[in-house]
Amino acid sequence: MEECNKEISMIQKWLNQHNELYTSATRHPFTLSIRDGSVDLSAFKRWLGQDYIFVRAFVPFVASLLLKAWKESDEDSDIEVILGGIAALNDEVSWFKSEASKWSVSLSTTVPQKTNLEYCRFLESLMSPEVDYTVAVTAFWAIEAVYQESYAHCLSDGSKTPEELKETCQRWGNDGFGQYCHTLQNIANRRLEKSSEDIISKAEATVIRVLEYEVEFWNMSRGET
Ligand SMILES: Cc1ncc(CN)c(N)n1
Repeated sequence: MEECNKEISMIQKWLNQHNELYTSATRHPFTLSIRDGSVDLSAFKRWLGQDYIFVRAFVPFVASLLLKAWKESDEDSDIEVILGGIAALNDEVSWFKSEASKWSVSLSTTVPQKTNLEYCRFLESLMSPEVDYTVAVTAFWAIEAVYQESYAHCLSDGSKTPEELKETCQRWGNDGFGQYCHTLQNIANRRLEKSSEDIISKAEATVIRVLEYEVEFWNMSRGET
């Protein structure tokens, strides 16, 4: 069997090793409640307001990644993939504004919660020129992949996602976004294959931190922090 001869990629290895944490991020009680239709709409609104703040900080992170790719990447096509990500984020910011108005969430008065501020600060630390492109692009993949997996699950067979939340799930759960995450994973794996032990262990620690932040981010929807 051909599959058996294939070497396991670095990211797949990490996903196996940190499966419990990855599952906590991608099968969180908040997104599972969307999937089974029991979601508390005030939790959804809290998530919406906080995520808008996060996305505004995510844009400069991706812009800094574009700069790293331009300086450090061995593949021209990486720039196009990241640029596509920035274009999608432009759309995402507009979507948040219209979605917030649909749900009567006031974005201008939403106060960022502690977890959100910490996650945004972590993103800012990754923007430093000292952070290697490989580490940053691997973090980018992890951040996008959590949303893709989480929201695709809300649309998969057997889901009872309320009609009014399907558009949100489609935004990250659609096949095109899935393909995009797959491309990011390939870029990260390609870079990791050529990296030193030091970069590989920094990238792994960064992925773990991203997954922990993503779990804490979903936790904010409970409104306890
Ligand atoms: C917290 C978080 N993580 C990831 C994504 C997907 N861009 C997001 N919008 N928000």
